[in-house]
Amino acid sequence: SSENQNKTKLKKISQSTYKPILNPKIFEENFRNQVRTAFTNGNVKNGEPVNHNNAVCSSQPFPYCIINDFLCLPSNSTTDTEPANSFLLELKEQLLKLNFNPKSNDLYQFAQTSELIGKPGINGANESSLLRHVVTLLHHKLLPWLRDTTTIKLNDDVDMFCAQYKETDYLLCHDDELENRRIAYVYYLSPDWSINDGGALQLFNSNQREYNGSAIFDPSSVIHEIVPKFNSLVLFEVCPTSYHQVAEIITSTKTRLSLTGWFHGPTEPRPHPDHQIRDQS
Ligand SMILES: O=C(O)CCC(=O)C(=O)O
Ligand SMILES: [Fe+2]
Repeated sequence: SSENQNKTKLKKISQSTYKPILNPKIFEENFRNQVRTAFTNGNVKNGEPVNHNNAVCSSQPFPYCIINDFLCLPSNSTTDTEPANSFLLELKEQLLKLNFNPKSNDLYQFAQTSELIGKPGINGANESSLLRHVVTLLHHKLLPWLRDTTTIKLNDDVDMFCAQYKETDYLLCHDDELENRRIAYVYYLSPDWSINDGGALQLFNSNQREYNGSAIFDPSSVIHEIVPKFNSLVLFEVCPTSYHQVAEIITSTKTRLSLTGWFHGPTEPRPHPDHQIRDQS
């Protein structure tokens, strides 16, 4: 039966040879140094994005980094790593079976699951064996890499949502600032996404002003656009200037699918005079 075939396929994919790992390129010292500079010194080549081995990082307009081919299959040769496409396409199918809640108001319109980590039995990573593997990679490989590379203090809390954006969906400008969120991640799972499909992750410049004696920042204009490329991971520091948005989806034939969430750690209380905080429930 097709159900049996499905089971056989899943079993095969979940054997160790088929399980993807983080792209080994991110562990190269050169790349780590670029990311560290972008996240700590606040200036990489005067803010020009630095390209290194299929990854881009910059401190402008705020510290961020894009890792293309984020997951790949381990291979015998250290220079040649295959993309983990069959795993990722199967993961995508498992994610699409989760329960998505439509979310909409004047700031956004898209659909999202409930929190996927740490709530077994509700919706969670438990429902997808492949997602469980990805969550393990985030906890055991990416989190230590982030601690080491960015020097940002992070605790063990990672949360995750799966989001779907279809034609006309969008998420307007916001900064992600909520207590304890330190680094945002977005992992894209829509094959063949192009700039013409809409849905770019747009990063804003900001202007500083005084408010009750402290400096606060307002978004001004989009200065960088990130195409949500299949199997790419975007990381950025959540900070008073981390203004970003998801441009409206233009394509009627594709769904923009992503796994998104935050690495947590201690944050300073900050003034928030007129920012609306989006509820994540
Ligand atoms: O999907 C993206 O590119 C960004 C999503 C985002 O900013 C959020 O969910 O807070
Ligand atoms: Fe965001």
